Amino acid sequence: MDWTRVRPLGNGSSATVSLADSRRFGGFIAVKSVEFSQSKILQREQRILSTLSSPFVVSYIGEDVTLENDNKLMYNLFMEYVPGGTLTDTTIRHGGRLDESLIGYYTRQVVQGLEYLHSCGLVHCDIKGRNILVGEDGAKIADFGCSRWVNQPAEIAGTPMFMAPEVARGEEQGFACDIWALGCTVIEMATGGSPWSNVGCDAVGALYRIAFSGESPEFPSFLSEQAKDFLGQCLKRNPKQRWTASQLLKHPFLEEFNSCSKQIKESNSSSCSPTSILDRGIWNSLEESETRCCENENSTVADDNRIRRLAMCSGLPDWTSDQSWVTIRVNHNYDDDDEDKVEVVGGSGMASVSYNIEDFEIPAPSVRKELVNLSYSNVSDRNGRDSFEDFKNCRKSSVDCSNFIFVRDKDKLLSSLISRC
Ligand SMILES: Nc1ncnc2c1ncn2[C@@H]1O[C@H](COP(=O)(O)OP(=O)(O)OP(=O)(O)O)[C@@H](O)[C@H]1O
Repeated sequence: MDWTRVRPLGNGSSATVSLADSRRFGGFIAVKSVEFSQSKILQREQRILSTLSSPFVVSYIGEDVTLENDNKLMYNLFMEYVPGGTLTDTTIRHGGRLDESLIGYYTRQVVQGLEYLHSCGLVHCDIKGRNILVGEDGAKIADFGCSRWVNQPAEIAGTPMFMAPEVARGEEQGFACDIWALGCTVIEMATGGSPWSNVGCDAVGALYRIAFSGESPEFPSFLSEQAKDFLGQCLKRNPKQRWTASQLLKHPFLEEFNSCSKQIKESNSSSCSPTSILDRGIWNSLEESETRCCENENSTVADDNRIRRLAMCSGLPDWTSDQSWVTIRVNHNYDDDDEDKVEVVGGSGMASVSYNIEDFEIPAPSVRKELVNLSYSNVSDRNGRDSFEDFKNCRKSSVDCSNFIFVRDKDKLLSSLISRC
């Protein structure tokens, strides 16, 4: 092995990402690793990332397989190391809200990245602050674990709060869904919170609202009219009416920020230290979070920003934190009469188990309806309700929830699943 892990950078739902030192690649790189036996999703990401080349997309470096000290065979994906953390980290560092100039600066780069991806025929499917990395040159799109080639069939995937209505309804996931998610990400940068107000941690409730309410996320009132108009073009419920990435690049909101990008970049890079403890991400322990809050007590941010930051560090439910929740991706196996595979995807490992699927009559005949019979007691939705009951309730509407299952206690669930395998 001609590289060594230096420190963890983050745990996603599918893998662990570490900073590594590599003689072969001449310095620091980021390595995304997972046990080889569970590496199907990461290998798929490698196949996608290795075809891409853009300053607005994290660069692919290579891959290998290693036998580690604990005798585990690991699959590793090498990428360029982007030192500034994620856009969500950056927003937190700025007191939970970015200035409109900085929002415009980062948004322009994400849209340039999306224009490139879409020109390649790729839909990212999971645009959000946590999947945008911030480097010295600005924002880069990362995490292609949910991406799909637009003409190839694929399961619906992504993060519920950032899902476009047509995706939440299970209808389609084309380029326009990335534009909707971009609009949600702009709101995330402006407010430091969920694009949907008043949904708390109830992702299932949010999905119903996104799919069927006819509403779009509320635009932050303090944004300029240009920024609000930009949001309006991203957050049109009808995907056909949403602007494309190329159109958005010509929107006055982004054109204006293009001219002062350099200045913004310079002021930004001086305000965020790459050696900050925050670089380790917001999934660190609460103890560390409290340290972060204390460290910032002398900063000059306004009181309301400090309070916002404290709230995010307080251990109260944080909609952006994946710390204690994992998403289960359901892979339907239509060849088999009654058995499907459930892949449980967690930061510290993965397991899979077979379950029986039940078919229910659903009022809206056009929508595919399958409910998952989950009998584990420790599976629930984010409000603590019994998940199976909740899924049965899907019958009352026409939404297909089978891809969205939320598990409260990852470790319990994983051990329960592993004992079943
Ligand atoms: N190239 C990189 N440079 C620096 N940090 C990185 C890099 N890639 C990933 N990270 C860090 O690791 C975290 C997890 O990475 P990533 O989102 O790719 O993992 P994942 O398992 O696919 O996550 P998800 O839960 O979104 O599916 C990121 O949020 C980021 O903090």
